Amino acid sequence: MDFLKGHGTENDFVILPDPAVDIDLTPGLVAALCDRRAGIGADGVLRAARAGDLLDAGVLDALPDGVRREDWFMDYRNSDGSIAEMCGNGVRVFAHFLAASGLVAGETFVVGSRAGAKPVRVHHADPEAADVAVSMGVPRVFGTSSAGVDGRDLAGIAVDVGNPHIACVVPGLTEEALAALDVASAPTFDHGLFPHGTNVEVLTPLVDGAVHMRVHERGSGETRSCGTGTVAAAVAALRSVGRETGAVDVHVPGGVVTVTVEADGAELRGPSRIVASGTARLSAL
Ligand SMILES: N[C@@H](CCC[C@H](N)C(=O)O)C(=O)O
Repeated sequence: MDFLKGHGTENDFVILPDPAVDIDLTPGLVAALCDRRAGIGADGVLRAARAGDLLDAGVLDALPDGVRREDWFMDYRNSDGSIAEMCGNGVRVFAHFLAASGLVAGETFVVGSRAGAKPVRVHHADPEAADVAVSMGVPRVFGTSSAGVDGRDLAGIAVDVGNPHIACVVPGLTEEALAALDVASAPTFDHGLFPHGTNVEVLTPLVDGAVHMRVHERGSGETRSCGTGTVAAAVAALRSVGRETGAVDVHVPGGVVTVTVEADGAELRGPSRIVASGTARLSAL
């Protein structure tokens, strides 16, 4: 099985080009591919096929909002094999893959996701590196809540970015104190508000248009970046200073992305790298 390996600010993915939808992408296969010792290693898998072909193969029940049959569709899976509605860094890396492989023409096109059509602009792409912006839609704040992280109860806002998040701005938290927190252990959260689980972001207060963030992702554990999480974090950071819109540089352990929140939607922009391609030996996984 052919694969590529890429990352967006070190949120890393196995990319599986599967235009004929031949791969039986079971949770077990996804987990085996993502295993960092016995597999290729990644936070998630991005299967690439056209939306119409995934529909015909029964992978999708229906075409999500705005997605056309001919659109390339990011069939995203977390490293534990679970399916998530959306992955912001995944879309950036997926768009890089499409552009670098010549599967799309032009710098603007749509990537299909379970959370709907995501317009992208590829500002630059060569086979190894790209700079990609994704229109993420309007983040929906649906409550206030708290998350238990490293023995602390952190207040946050619940944000739907296609997938669920609780983004916690911690007053007085320094970059150093954030780095020392245990974000790897599974955080606690309100299962009533988040019946399907949630991603949890912890961030420093907004200073000079920037925050520092760490994340524990549903289905993947702590990762070095989460694109949808950075959007939720930017919304929380702006709200914490009484604003609804603005641009925020979100520093994550794997780099920095820029999130611009406007009344009509948020944009996520940042780098992508494709670092390898090869053949996975399924019988050895
Ligand atoms: N890393 C992603 C988010 C992936 C999905 C998430 N773990 C979930 O289950 O919702 C991103 O860049 O947004």
